Amino acid sequence: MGQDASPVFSARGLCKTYGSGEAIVYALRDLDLDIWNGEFVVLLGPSGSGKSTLLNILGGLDAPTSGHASWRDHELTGASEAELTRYRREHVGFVFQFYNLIPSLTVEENVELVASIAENPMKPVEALALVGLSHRLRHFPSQLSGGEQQRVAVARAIVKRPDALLCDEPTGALDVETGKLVLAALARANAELGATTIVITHNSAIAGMANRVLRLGHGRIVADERNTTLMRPEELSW
Ligand SMILES: Nc1ncnc2c1ncn2[C@@H]1O[C@H](COP(=O)(O)OP(=O)(O)OP(=O)(O)O)[C@@H](O)[C@H]1O
Repeated sequence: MGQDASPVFSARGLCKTYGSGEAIVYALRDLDLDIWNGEFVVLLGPSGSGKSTLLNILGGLDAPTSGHASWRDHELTGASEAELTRYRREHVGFVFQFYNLIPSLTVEENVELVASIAENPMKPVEALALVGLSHRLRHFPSQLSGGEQQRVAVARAIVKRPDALLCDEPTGALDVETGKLVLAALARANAELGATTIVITHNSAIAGMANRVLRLGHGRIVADERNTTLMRPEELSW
């Protein structure tokens, strides 16, 4: 893991509220955070604690109500829609709980779609090899298991060689063994591409494979811990 002098993601006084007056909901409350290059961060916390809101702001999908968030020397807060679109396209790979593959395209074509608009992509077959799916290139999503479809989604996220890989409940819909294969694909992308990786999960067992574990509670970071020994995804149990 690299430790540059400055963080890749930085947040200061981040607040996100919905509604107003007595009905106001605080999704994030005055949150400060630094994430360093190449880290594999697991973000834990109860439902409603602000995990997705934080990830979406760091990924340029959402804007805070107040405070600042930046990626390297790019201020994300206050950036125009066009700037955020470019930031997402050039620098960020997303993986969500549901895979959102295009059913009428093959596995390879789904990944090619993103490669075709990226600046310096790897070949789709390389990305699919990284997630262990070299043998399913010509299949359609409906011919794959949920875990295989999620690994296609990981390949689609990494084919552009993103600087950051942001994952919201990537194993939420999967059984244990399949979930571990997806986690192994994420760990490999983090190690081999150096993509700074943030994974939201409700499953605290996954924290064992992270360099760093952040816990959110009521819109704040309530614990920030580093693991000295890392478990491999296949060693995790839940
Ligand atoms: N569009 C919205 N309108 C109103 N309230 C919202 C909206 N989006 C999020 N919230 C509220 O903000 C808070 C934080 O939501 P967020 O989705 O970030 O939590 P989370 O920790 O990711 O939850 P979960 O684990 O259930 O996905 C919650 O109380 C949620 O109800």
